[in-house]
Amino acid sequence: MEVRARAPGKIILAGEHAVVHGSTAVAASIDLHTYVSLTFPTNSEQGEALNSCTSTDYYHLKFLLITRTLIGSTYEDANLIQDTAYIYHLEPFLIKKSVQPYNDDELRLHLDDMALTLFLATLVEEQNVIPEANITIGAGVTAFLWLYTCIQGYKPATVVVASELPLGSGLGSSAAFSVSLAAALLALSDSTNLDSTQQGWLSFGENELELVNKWAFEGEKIIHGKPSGIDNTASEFGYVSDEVFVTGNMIKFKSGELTRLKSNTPIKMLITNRSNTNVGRNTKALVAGVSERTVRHPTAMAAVFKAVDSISNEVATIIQSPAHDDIAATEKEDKLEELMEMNQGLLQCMGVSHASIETVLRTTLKYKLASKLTGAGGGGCVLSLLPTLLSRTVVDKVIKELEACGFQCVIAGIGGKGLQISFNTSTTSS
Ligand SMILES: Nc1ncnc2c1ncn2[C@@H]1O[C@H](COP(=O)(O)OP(=O)(O)O)[C@@H](O)[C@H]1O
Ligand SMILES: C[C@@](O)(CCOP(=O)(O)O)CC(=O)O
Ligand SMILES: [Mg+2]
Repeated sequence: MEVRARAPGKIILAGEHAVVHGSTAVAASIDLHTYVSLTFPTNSEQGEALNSCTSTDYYHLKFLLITRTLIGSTYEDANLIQDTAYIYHLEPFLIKKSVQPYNDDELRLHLDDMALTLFLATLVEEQNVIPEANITIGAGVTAFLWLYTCIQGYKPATVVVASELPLGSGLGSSAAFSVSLAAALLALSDSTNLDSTQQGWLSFGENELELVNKWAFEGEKIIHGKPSGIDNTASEFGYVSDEVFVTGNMIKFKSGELTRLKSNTPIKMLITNRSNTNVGRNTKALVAGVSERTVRHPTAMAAVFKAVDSISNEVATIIQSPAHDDIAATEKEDKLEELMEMNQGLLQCMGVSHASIETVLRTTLKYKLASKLTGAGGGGCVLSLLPTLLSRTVVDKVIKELEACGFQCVIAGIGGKGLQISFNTSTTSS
């Protein structure tokens, strides 16, 4: 039996970083996904897998991480590039048998289990499976092992992860990774009750979504240190609908509380990223940097966070307000543009902008486009609002200029479906 899960990345329209300190933020899923395939071997294959392990002191997990770092590629492309440098074969990955699995019957959350996290992080380091050039992936592998062992114990399995999202660029790859992993692992556990005979991509019910969200948040904690929970929530709670194409759904998030927003007009965003993603930037360090600044300047930073809270609330109100004609739509967009610029100024105050982000801001401003960083910043992605009446020629020109400076651009569909799952009953582990 194979289960596949897919979870989208996200953009934050307003409120990143401040949301970690209790301010409101507004986010939406995007149509770039992380996919996880989980297959348990049959009983006889399982025996073989354990016997093939060179040391009897170890369990044997086999997994393959396929990570596509180019914006705009598809899962099918990822399947085609199995021999490229973006793939990590972690096979076999060994876990000491002396480590006891958690009680399978009670799928309780093992919050703050630092001992297990530290043990797994050391294991990842000892086994030397992470290429030097991509050391930050170690946190993802540790989160994977943590979720796997807490939910499924130490059974042998084949896990393949593929992602259309660039890693460490502000589009929530860590959350999409944690959400899709948690979903696949829980789907084949006793704690969910899903009909595995159904064909195609299925959505989870609200209770299951909540359970997945709790586990995914724990995965995010291992990767991020102090996440707000907005990324895993945006990745999961897309619009649940039978319609084929759904867009425009966003979330407002404050102190763990989710409010769903329904946008009345489509919002188009250009997402710009550095081509050499994955280099020298991670959310954990940037979030820690803002916390340190907050300790040094508590009063000033409290004022910054309060201002961001007001901006996010205004963004949420505007998104939901009706726009019956072009004039009303333009007025809405003008206000959104101004709020994005104000939010960017406050992100600069928090110290999370970057020279490459400033270059994008300057370039898009030449074309009168308002932009702000999205996600943790520090060299990650920039969002530019594309007004409804903006001509395609202008969009093409700005993209061409950004690409000439070494950036990659994509116009992603925002606010579509969240987490989904599909079963393949004919498959066993290969
Ligand atoms: N497909 C994946 N395979 C392995 N690790 C992943 C994957 N996706 C995300 N990660 C983990 O998440 C980290 C990136 O997360 P983060 O710094 O929060 O940036 P973002 O969430 O914006 O992409 C990676 O360095 C890695 O540890
Ligand atoms: C900076 C923050 O607000 C968003 C981080 O997003 P990303 O990991 O850069 O995609 C952190 C958080 O809310 O957990
Ligand atoms: Mg992240």
